[in-house]
Amino acid sequence: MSAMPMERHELDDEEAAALEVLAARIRELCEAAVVTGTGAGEAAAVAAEVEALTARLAGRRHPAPPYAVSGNGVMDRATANPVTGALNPLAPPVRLTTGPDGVVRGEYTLGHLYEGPPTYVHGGVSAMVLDQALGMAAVVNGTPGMTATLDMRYRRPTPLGVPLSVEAKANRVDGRKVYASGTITGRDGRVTVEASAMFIMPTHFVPAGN
Ligand SMILES: CCCCC/C=C\C/C=C\C/C=C\C/C=C\CCCC(=O)SCCNC(=O)CCNC(=O)[C@H](O)C(C)(C)COP(=O)(O)OP(=O)(O)OC[C@H]1O[C@@H](n2cnc3c(N)ncnc32)[C@H](O)[C@@H]1OP(=O)(O)O
Repeated sequence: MSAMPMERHELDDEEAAALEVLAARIRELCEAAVVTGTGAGEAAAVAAEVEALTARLAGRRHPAPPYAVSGNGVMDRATANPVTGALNPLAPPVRLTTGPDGVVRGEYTLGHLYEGPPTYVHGGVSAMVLDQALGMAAVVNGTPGMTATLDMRYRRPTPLGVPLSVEAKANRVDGRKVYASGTITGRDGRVTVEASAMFIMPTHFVPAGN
């Protein structure tokens, strides 16, 4: 049982657009924080300013992140998602689109914040991106579910700082279980990561009669 509240407030397009810009600026701040060459004194001064800005934002707060009012895509309304959420500064974000062929596709570039081995993407970050893409493929297939298994095969290092492609598709449904697979591909067209997953629709989400 989660300790977090379920209910979500809704953002109109104007609020969503402004908060999206805020998240983008905070993302830049995070990137700057890990590569800054500023001295200790300046770092302490900036920390005090950031603390004041946080207090300004937290002065009025909701119990949980919002949903956007508009959005036709699978995840458009879940703006705080850690992979695709435009309002989440921790999200790269990865823009995932779904085609009529049921394939979920996205292009994204990851910077220093996502580093694992020097100059390469952290394996857990690639797993997170693929979990999201495969999960969306399950939704697009009409069979959403919770990730039950996620199997990763890291074929070669995934580079930072260059465009990456992710693709995912649902392959098979067996009762409440849906199987999906996907890849991350580098700029040279070679697959760096393969993943397969099994999602299970929780019993309380199964439509009556199934
Ligand atoms: C994601 C929402 C799901 C709800 C759908 C609703 C709306 C969706 C809308 C939008 C979502 C949009 C996009 C999705 C994007 C991203 C995806 C990210 C998803 C996540 O980030 S999600 C977090 C990580 N995920 C968990 O936090 C799961 C924790 N877990 C559980 O919530 C339960 O564990 C559950 C529900 C998985 C199963 O529970 P259950 O009670 O329904 O299962 P039960 O025991 O009845 O087993 C039935 C049959 O599944 C087999 N089985 C069960 N569990 C297995 C396992 N792990 N591995 C292999 N086989 C397993 C049994 O062996 C049996 O097999 P058999 O029938 O052959 O005997």
